Amino acid sequence: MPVKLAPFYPIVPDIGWLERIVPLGVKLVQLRIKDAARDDVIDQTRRALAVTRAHGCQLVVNDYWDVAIEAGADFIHLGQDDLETADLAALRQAGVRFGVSTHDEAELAKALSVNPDYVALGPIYPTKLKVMPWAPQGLERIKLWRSKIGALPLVAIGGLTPDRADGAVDAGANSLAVITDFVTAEDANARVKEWLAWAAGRQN
Ligand SMILES: Cc1ncc(COP(=O)(O)OP(=O)(O)O)c(N)n1
Ligand SMILES: Cc1nc(C(=O)O)sc1CCOP(=O)(O)O
Ligand SMILES: [Mg+2]
Repeated sequence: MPVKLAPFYPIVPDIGWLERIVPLGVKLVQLRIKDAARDDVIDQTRRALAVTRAHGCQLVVNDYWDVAIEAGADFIHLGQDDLETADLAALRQAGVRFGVSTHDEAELAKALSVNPDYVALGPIYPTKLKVMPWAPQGLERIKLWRSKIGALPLVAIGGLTPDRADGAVDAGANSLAVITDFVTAEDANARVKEWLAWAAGRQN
């Protein structure tokens, strides 16, 4: 039975952001810490688990698969590089589900070969967050991915905004992963609430 993902999937760079937005009603959140000492990652992840548990929100840890197991997170998000080092059997044994990034058909084949709990496709639109070698995929690629992965949950990521949200879901995405749109908003809480109102109308 495929997992059900909330339509709005915010990604935050640290525990401060997570503690700020989860109480607003977020039901699925990724903690994506870059450039921090391991002890700090462990500490932030433990705190993230406490906050998400208190608010009925699922926690996705990015990259640090062993920290996800140790903390008891719901999911780990793995890029194609992360797949080389993560112990997938240990994740399964611990009940930590995993999602895998894909950007082209070879990566999709690799992802499907490890039976992920979701597949992410990006960047759908241009993103300012990180330099990527892939051109924006566009909505047609979401449709193609949907036709290739059957009922497996599909996460769309990259340059998503509330204006673009219906298009991505109508094309076949189950959940939209978002960073820049709300992190750089003049009123980030208001923007997250706007996304949550949209998600309430798109609950799948
Ligand atoms: C939902 C989601 N999709 C894609 C990514 C990107 O993962 P990755 O390619 O491993 O890159 P980093 O985020 O680790 O820089 C993601 N984190 N989440
Ligand atoms: C971290 C990341 N990974 C991507 C991928 O395509 O794998 S796109 C991306 C950045 C997405 O963030 P924003 O909402 O800020 O554009
Ligand atoms: Mg990664």
